[in-house]
Amino acid sequence: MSCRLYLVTPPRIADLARFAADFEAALDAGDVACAQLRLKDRDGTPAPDEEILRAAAALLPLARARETAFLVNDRPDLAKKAGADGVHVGQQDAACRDARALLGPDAIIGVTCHDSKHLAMIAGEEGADYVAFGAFFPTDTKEAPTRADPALIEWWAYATTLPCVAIGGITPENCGVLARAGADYLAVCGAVWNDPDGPAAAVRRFEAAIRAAQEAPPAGISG
Ligand SMILES: Cc1ncc(COP(=O)(O)OP(=O)(O)O)c(N)n1
Ligand SMILES: Cc1ncsc1CCOP(=O)(O)O
Ligand SMILES: [Mg+2]
Repeated sequence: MSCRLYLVTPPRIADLARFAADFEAALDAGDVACAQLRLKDRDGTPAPDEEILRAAAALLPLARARETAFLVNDRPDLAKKAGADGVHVGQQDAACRDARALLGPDAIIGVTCHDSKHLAMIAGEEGADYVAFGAFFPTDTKEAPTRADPALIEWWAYATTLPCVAIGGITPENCGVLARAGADYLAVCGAVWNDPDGPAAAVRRFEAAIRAAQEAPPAGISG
């Protein structure tokens, strides 16, 4: 059982050079499996394509140098243009099959499945590399349409072999239940970029919390 971090960028990046330094610090602070470029306001308004491509050009090499996969949110076409490792698509975005057709067999494609086993099964059948469930906790980053229960992760991890990502309001304080439930990845945004001690400190706290959760004896066993 191992649970790894998946960083989602802040909704907007005002100063790319400054953010690149924060991004590097976060990646260097621990085991970050994946980074997703997601430039999108809480209400869903996306940044212009040029801004996304400019950010990808600055951040992708930093991720590559650390063997962190770099995905673009929503847009297989921009993922291809940017030379990213893949794309994350939601239920209102491009279909997984179309993203696969555009990006090829080696691309990483993740699909939002909200709180639905059914959507996750379909994503698996369509060739997704991971499914994402959420939101698990209240979040300011997105007007998330569904709340998911950690029991869904537990069921998914027991019943299938397809990796799953948990997302939504995850912090070092509340992530233990998701790591214990069997989430393969914890996708985190606000708790890293808004940490008053900086993103590197946040990543270190997440790592410690994940380790502690995974080392804890299963519920019901004491002594
Ligand atoms: C890892 C991960 N999980 C879920 C989402 C949400 O995708 P979506 O439902 O398409 O919403 P937007 O992020 O596009 O607003 C995600 N981006 N990443
Ligand atoms: C993109 C997304 N999809 C569901 S919740 C969410 C926001 C994740 O950000 P945070 O970790 O700040 O809650
Ligand atoms: Mg989307």
